[in-house]
Amino acid sequence: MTKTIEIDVAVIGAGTAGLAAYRAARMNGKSAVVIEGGPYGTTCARVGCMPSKLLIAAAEAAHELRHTAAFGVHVDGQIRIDGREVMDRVKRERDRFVGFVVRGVENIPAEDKVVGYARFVDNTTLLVNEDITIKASRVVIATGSSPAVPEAFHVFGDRLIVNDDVFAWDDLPGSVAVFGPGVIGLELGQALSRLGVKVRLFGVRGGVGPLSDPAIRSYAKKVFAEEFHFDPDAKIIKMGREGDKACITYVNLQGEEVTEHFDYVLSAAGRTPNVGKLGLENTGIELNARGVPVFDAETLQCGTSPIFIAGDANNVLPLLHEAADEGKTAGTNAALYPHVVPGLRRATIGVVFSDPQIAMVGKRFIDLREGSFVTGEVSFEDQGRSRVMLKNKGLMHVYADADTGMFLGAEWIGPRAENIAHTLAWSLQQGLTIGEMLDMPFYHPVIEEGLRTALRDAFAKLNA
Ligand SMILES: Cc1cc2nc3c(=O)[nH]c(=O)nc-3n(C[C@H](O)[C@H](O)[C@H](O)COP(=O)(O)OP(=O)(O)OC[C@H]3O[C@@H](n4cnc5c(N)ncnc54)[C@H](O)[C@@H]3O)c2cc1C
Ligand SMILES: NC(=O)c1ccc[n+]([C@@H]2O[C@H](COP(=O)([O-])OP(=O)(O)OC[C@H]3O[C@@H](n4cnc5c(N)ncnc54)[C@H](O)[C@@H]3O)[C@@H](O)[C@H]2O)c1
Repeated sequence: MTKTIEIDVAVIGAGTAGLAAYRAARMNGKSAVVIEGGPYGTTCARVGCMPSKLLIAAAEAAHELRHTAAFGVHVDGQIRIDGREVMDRVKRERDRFVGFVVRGVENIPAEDKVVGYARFVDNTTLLVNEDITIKASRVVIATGSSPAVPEAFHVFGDRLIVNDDVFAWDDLPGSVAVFGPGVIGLELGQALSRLGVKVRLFGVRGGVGPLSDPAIRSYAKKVFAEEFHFDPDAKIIKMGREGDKACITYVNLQGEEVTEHFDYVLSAAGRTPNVGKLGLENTGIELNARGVPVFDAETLQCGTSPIFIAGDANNVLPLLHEAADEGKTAGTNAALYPHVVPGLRRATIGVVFSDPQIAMVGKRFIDLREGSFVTGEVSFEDQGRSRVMLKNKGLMHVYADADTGMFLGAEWIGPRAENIAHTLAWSLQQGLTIGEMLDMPFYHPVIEEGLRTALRDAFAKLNA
């Protein structure tokens, strides 16, 4: 039997963006439903931000234990990593975080929740699971993204996995080949290696995380390659399956051809927005070359239509806090439609939870026009506090507008980058110049004194 629901706002996807959109629509006095096809709990809590950071925390504990001798502190006896206990904590704590989200969903009235996969019949009509028709005067697309798995990797059969599968493990495997030295590959690859898993990390075209500054990228490549097999420009000769193992022949960093067997191959080669099966061809909205709706970055409206798109689905800034902000903007504008307003856009910030951490704030090097900016630099190798703590690996570039002295952005790898990134993002959002940033306090001895060195270098170049 088919059912029809008439509603002001329909939100597709109960992830971070979708839940924020639903709440914003309700707050603005509209009736709304949120449609979810998969499990409740959000990508971030179930298979993203939180379980990955839990795995990294275990890896950091193991790494710290192995590196105490330089301080004269010796761990006598064996360091034993119990893979089952590691995964048990990852999953237990992950389930706790998921539980918070699920409880939030339980508080949404039953009549506002629709279970099933939605697709467009036209701009304002959705069909869910072929048996529920939703007539909504406005729609928010908040369908998230999924791992993009290159076709060639399917030769590995059931040895091929994505991030979701890692967080379902009961025990750590013996070996994993990771394809993709982006954010996910770096975080998970390094963590698994530190937990005693044999890891080989292969990339294409030399990319390292999100870095676009060639000097920082090559420093980062050197640092990671010192720790485990890390080749962002790998030469893979053969990929296949032998028995229950994946088999890969590649050229190692010494130029030798080697063949190795792996328990798993983790594809971390990027993510694709979940828009392909939405029936967008039935709407009047314009799509870009990748099939993603063309939308206004400030209002999240698709053209002049009553359709809005938020979070990973729009493929611009696939990060948790951006999904939450965008969801709120999209839900608010769906409620206000046709009188849409710009939503909050914060200074851009990105952090990779590798060790050393990688961070990006504001404009990326690749987005800057040659001759229009100066670069301030600091190496963390001789930076006081970093050396004290033996965390003295890192290189930072800060960019400043050559005419106005305004801080534009930064890319770096180094200790406690997650904290420094916030200082820089807040400075950027306040529109500070390099001189104004140098007028701020720097305690002694802290890692931020390294940032001050980079800012002073930029200041000197601005005034040369
Ligand atoms: C391993 C990993 C680590 C990460 N770490 C971080 C981090 O440390 N920090 C950070 O900021 N970000 C991190 N991210 C990114 C972050 O998780 C995402 O940016 C964020 O979760 C996106 O939220 P969303 O609401 O857009 O999508 P989601 O939370 O994925 O929600 C989309 C929902 O839509 C549903 N859906 C899809 N299609 C339909 C349909 N047709 N009908 C009904 N429902 C549908 C899906 O089932 C899903 O529940 C990480 C991501 C991964 C994968
Ligand atoms: N700490 C965080 O905030 C965090 C953590 C994880 C994920 N995320 C989000 O998730 C998004 C997706 O992460 P991701 O790591 O999947 O994507 P990504 O775009 O960061 O990295 C993909 C990498 O795979 C490489 N690649 C592509 N095809 C390949 C192939 N055939 N063989 C080998 N390498 C190949 C690319 O060159 C790139 O280096 C990120 O952009 C980020 O926004 C954020």
